[in-house]
Amino acid sequence: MNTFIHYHTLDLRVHDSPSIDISHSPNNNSTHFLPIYIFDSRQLDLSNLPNSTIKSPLPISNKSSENQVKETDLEYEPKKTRCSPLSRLSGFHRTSPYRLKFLLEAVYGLRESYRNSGSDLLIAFGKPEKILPKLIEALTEKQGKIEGLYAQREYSLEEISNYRRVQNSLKQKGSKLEFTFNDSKTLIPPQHLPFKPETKTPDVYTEFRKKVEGLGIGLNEMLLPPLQTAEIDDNDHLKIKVNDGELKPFPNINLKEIDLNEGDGGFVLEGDELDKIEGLYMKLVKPLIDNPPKVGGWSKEIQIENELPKLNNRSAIPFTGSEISGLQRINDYIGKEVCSGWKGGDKAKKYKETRNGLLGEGFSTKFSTWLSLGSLSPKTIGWRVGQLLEDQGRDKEVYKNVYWILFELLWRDYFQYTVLKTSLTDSYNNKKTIKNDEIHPNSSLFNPDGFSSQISTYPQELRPNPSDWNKSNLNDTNDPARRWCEGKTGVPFIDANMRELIETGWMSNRGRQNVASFLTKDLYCDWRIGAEFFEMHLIDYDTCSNWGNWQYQAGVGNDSRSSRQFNPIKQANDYDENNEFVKTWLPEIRDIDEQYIQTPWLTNDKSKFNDYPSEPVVELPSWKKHYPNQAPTRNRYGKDGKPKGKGKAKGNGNKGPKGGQNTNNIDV
Ligand SMILES: Cc1cc2nc3c(=O)[nH]c(=O)nc-3n(C[C@H](O)[C@H](O)[C@H](O)COP(=O)(O)OP(=O)(O)OC[C@H]3O[C@@H](n4cnc5c(N)ncnc54)[C@H](O)[C@@H]3O)c2cc1C
Repeated sequence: MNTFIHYHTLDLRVHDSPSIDISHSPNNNSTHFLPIYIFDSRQLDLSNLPNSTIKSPLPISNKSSENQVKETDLEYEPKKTRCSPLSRLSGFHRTSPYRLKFLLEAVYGLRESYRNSGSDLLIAFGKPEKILPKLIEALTEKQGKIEGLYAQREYSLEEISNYRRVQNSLKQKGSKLEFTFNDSKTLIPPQHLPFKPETKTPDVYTEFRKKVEGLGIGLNEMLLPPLQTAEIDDNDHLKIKVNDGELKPFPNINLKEIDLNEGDGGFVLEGDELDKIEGLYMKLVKPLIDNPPKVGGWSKEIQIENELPKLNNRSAIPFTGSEISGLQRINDYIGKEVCSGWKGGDKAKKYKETRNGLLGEGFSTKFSTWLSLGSLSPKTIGWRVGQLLEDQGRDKEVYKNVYWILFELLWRDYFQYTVLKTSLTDSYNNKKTIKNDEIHPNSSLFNPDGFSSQISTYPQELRPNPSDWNKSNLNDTNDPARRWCEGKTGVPFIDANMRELIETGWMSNRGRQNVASFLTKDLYCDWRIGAEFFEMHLIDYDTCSNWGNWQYQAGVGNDSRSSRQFNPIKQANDYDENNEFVKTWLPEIRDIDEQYIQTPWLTNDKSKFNDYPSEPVVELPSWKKHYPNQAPTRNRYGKDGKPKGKGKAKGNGNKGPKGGQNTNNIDV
């Protein structure tokens, strides 16, 4: 037996799979293919699973107090390391019940694809550095060989550290086996970039984009075809496709004979109850339900029943997590070639015009939800976009709209490569090292002053000073940051977005920009509270995109020109012209006088406020010119966010509660 192991991390798919491709190429000597996924106890509370000896990081648990975290247990001490199911600064859960559901759907979907193809997915729980070496040891014991240990290359520290821990542990056990990484995380793989991303990723996105787009003669050079390793069959099942037609068999291993449970090491999925997604979900969600976050709570739809939680019927993401659902979304949004021509794609053809929308599933692609877990590969999306563009010939309008999807996917690549460039540097000591077994606490991705601290060209006077920020006390129900989290700032456009996040695990890009600006520039709070809150809830949470975008909005990213301050009243006027979005998510103020829905504190009649705050947590002078009955400002901006006329938005000298963060904030 010669086993090819693929360790699935954030690549929960079988289509466009380099490992399936390589392991089934004619010169590969493997006889068996073993795909494995590990639920990591650093990310999820696994204490409620049968067989688990893992301690709960949560203060109250359904398990006995012996099984709870002790102060001395550094690994779970949330303040010192990100390697915990609780966040470092605010102690938020790192995963919400919705995110958990989406993850489980992706993992079980992956297993189904393997099973449809005559194989299986090994699902284990615990610490990868304990589980993988044990497994490898067991596989080699009876003169078996390991052809290779494969995984997707990641760019964020926690993921890199995970691989390093496994590698170290293998070394300690005397194994010479090393990871082979594939570069399928990004649309443009690192080797195809015209610069070394680890040192030369430009500090400004536009420069990055221009360099990437200048790769060659347009799309053909930029968009490479995905690997044809799976296809959807006539019964809507995803099946693996390999050269000679047969997927190499799953190795014959008796998991019961392998003691994965070394210390609090790990264990595998056993028993009918856990074999079903609902069974595992109930076990994993219980600690979350028993310990709802003190700030904001969980969606009202989340209850423990013997089924997965229903999605809110107002949700912009009526989707399930899983590769097949992602692939179907591509078919729906971008369309595909069929014998009679191109089928579908109407949404993509309007993408640039609609992408700033707030309600419904069609205004933007929603691909981020599947991209975050690797259930869709960016290459697959890019390739399909290229095909649609080719099909549409020279139609300029279509080109402008459809091409913009690539423009946005390049933003995603940009954040991955920026993190690669900056995060491996200890921003305080400027050493290009991180310890092998933990996240470097000084990684600038998680530091208050962010990437800006590492960029020599970032003007000193624009650098934020974290010591000036307002201190937050999230235990105080009146604390501005807490009111922000809970959607109770009294500014409806902000609150509606935050309620949508809690209720569905989703928020539009327009919403994310606005609420981030509000927390950091209007309330002048530490941006990391927002980043951690998003991490807890967003079902499309991606370390690089989330923390990178938060830095960008907070003005601590690497681009000193990014210090824009969104004016929530103006934004509401521009993007929620009919107040539909606010009325959807804030039913309590639905009945107040229509003209005051975005500025309820201005109405004299407070009788229809229900529990909604009668005064906003902050009111900035720059908002006033956008109040009702002021000179008309509605729709001065087009749906693409650009001014309709020639004039640009002018700086308004907003100072914010503490005198303003940057001197050049622009009001948008
Ligand atoms: C404060 C803040 C936090 C964010 N956190 C995340 C996050 O955790 N995960 C995440 O995927 N995106 C994040 N974004 C980026 C962006 O909001 C989402 O990618 C986008 O809203 C996802 O919706 P969509 O797939 O319909 O996007 P579309 O508009 O359809 O865009 C297509 C794809 O391009 C990529 N993309 C678009 N905008 C961005 C961007 N600004 N940065 C990086 N990639 C982008 C996404 O992969 C997206 O799926 C964040 C943005 C902000 C302002």
